[in-house]
Amino acid sequence: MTSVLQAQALGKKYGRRWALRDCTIDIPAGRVVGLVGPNGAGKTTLLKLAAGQLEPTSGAVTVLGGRPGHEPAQLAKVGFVAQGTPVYNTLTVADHLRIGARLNPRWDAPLALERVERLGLARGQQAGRLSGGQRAQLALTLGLAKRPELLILDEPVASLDPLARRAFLQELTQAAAEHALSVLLSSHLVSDLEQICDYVIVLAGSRVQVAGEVGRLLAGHPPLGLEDLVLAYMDGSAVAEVRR
Ligand SMILES: Nc1ncnc2c1ncn2[C@@H]1O[C@H](COP(=O)(O)OP(=O)(O)OP(=O)(O)O)[C@@H](O)[C@H]1O
Repeated sequence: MTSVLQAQALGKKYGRRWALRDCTIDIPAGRVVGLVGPNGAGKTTLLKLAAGQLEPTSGAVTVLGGRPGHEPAQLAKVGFVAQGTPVYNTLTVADHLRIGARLNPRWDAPLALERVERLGLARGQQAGRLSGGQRAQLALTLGLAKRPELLILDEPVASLDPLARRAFLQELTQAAAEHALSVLLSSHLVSDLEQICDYVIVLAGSRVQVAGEVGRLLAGHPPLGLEDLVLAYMDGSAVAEVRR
């Protein structure tokens, strides 16, 4: 089975403090992977390492068989929507789509146009004058229309209203099924992840507590549901209990 992301004893230190330690995971392609963990657990650090925005302090990470962020072919295959779903405030919605088309060889212009129209984002509007949720939708449109093989999203639905959140998660599932897209996303809302993820990674205290297929994890811990299982792994004191 092809791996979309392999990390071997991956670690990242900021100054003298480890933000991520001894992370060894192997994520199969074609999955929608949920990354969960408490504040400061190292989720953003792991996602930035995978996107090539940070260099490891120790160990190694391979994404789609290559070193993250190191050559144009790699960059084209991996989409990254950073935490806070950033956009360029002084550029218009249309400018964002033009830049997306210029920078991305697999750019899906019809998808981008359909999406901004459906969401009511005026093409002439400066991104800085959109609402927080609309800015997020613009950043998500760029991520989807890039048509990457792997889309990495750091808390992508944090500023969306409940309906928009559900609709976006459905779009992700659909894109994963129809376009052979692998997805790695972090969220604090396990209920959201429960809807769409078939693979989950729990980080706590800078270390991977558990990683694996949702179905297999649930089968190994009856009668716990995903939320209770994830919370138990996030709470160090409960880990011994769930592992028993
Ligand atoms: N640029 C930085 N310089 C120094 N320390 C940092 C930096 N970025 C993150 N850290 C520290 O690394 C640890 C992990 O941070 P990270 O942002 O990866 O956590 P997270 O799981 O994404 O948290 P959250 O859920 O709050 O977004 C934290 O202790 C944080 O304070």
